[in-house]
Amino acid sequence: MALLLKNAHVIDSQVGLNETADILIRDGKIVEIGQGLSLEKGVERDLAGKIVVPGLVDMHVHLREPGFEQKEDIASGTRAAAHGGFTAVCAMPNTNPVVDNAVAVEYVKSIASQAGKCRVHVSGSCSQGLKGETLSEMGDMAAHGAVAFTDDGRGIQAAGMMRRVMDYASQFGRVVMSHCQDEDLVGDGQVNEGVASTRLGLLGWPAEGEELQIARDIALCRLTGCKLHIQHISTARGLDMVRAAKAEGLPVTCEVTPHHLFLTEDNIGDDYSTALKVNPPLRTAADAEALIAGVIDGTVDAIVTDHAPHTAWEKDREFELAPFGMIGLETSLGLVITNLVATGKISWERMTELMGANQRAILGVERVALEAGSTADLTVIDPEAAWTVDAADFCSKAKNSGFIGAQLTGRATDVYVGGYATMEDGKIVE
Ligand SMILES: NC(=O)N[C@@H](CC(=O)O)C(=O)O
Ligand SMILES: [Zn+2]
Ligand SMILES: [Zn+2]
Repeated sequence: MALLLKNAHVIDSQVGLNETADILIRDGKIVEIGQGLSLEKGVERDLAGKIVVPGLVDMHVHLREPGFEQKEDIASGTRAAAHGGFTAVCAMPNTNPVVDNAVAVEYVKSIASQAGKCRVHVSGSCSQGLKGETLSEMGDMAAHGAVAFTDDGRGIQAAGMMRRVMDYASQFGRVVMSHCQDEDLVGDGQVNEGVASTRLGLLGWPAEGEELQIARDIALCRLTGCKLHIQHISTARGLDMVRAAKAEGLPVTCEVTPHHLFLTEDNIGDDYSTALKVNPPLRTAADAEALIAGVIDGTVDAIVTDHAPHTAWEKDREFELAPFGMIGLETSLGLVITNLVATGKISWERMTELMGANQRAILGVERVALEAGSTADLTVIDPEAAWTVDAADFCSKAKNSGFIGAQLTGRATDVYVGGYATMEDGKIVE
């Protein structure tokens, strides 16, 4: 199958591209990028006015299958991913059963290959059942394609256990992705400790509950040499620690979510909206500002959604009883374009790094670039499209977004995975 994308504005910092060009694709690969290309037989599309970038990646997504299909499943979660412009996601292992062995890895891979609308990289847990006690079958999972290890949803409480996790993962060259949360300190914390917890009369989830584990894990990175990735970083001081670790030359990376960048504890109002209950909690405006500064100066490696779908009935409860998490796949790109690119805070090139190239490098998966020979995973963006976030438009089963009603400019219109369209003109291809 041959496909010719004409007159696109191609942007990819990996190969120094930022110009109008045509892209010729054959058998799932980019054959040529250049001016005035033509095609004898095949499909031709005119993308004048659109931007084409290497396919976007979201390395922190909860697809909920197996076990929590009432919230999301691999079919619906990957449709949401394609709808948001992503060509690949990394699935978190906090399913039921937990992905802590090779059979579970193979299960997710096989459902994804049948039902998936994007690539699904699988992460395995660090500990059996996410209990933080016994190592998971990391070697077996790595052999079956697990790209990373994480106990996401929980912090690993014992430093000695975390050390063993990192010693072990490094033998397989895999990154350990850390959800930093000291349970003894955080307890039943609901919202950021300080002004928000006082104003709302809810138990506080202190910044230190996250920062203690960031500090500890950086120390363990120094001790073990294992690649460390800090998940959903949310505080200014936590980010400073990552900045210092990088300056020291340690193999430490980190990610932020759109909700920690563009929402703060001040957004939780008198309605106690449970859509804004996330883990780690929304922090202060100063923290959000520091995270944006980190996105700009390169301390932040990746923007991920931590897409955490929950049913309406689970979220429609008292704040203390509702589960933590918000969805994000279908709003992330629009939020980033509107708040960071259109405002001139970051370039389009930097966006492609934060939402693509850097994430592939952290996960150690195949590079995708706008160059001949690369796999044709591409995201097509209409930078001018003005739209309002409406839950009725979501492909996700869940509606627990903190951005309903937001007015955004810019969204993905078409997505190609291995040269095949998974979304065309904003519609999922069946
Ligand atoms: N982030 C969340 O608030 N929730 C996540 C767990 C996690 O990412 O820690 C979930 O699985 O629902
Ligand atoms: Zn987490
Ligand atoms: Zn998560």
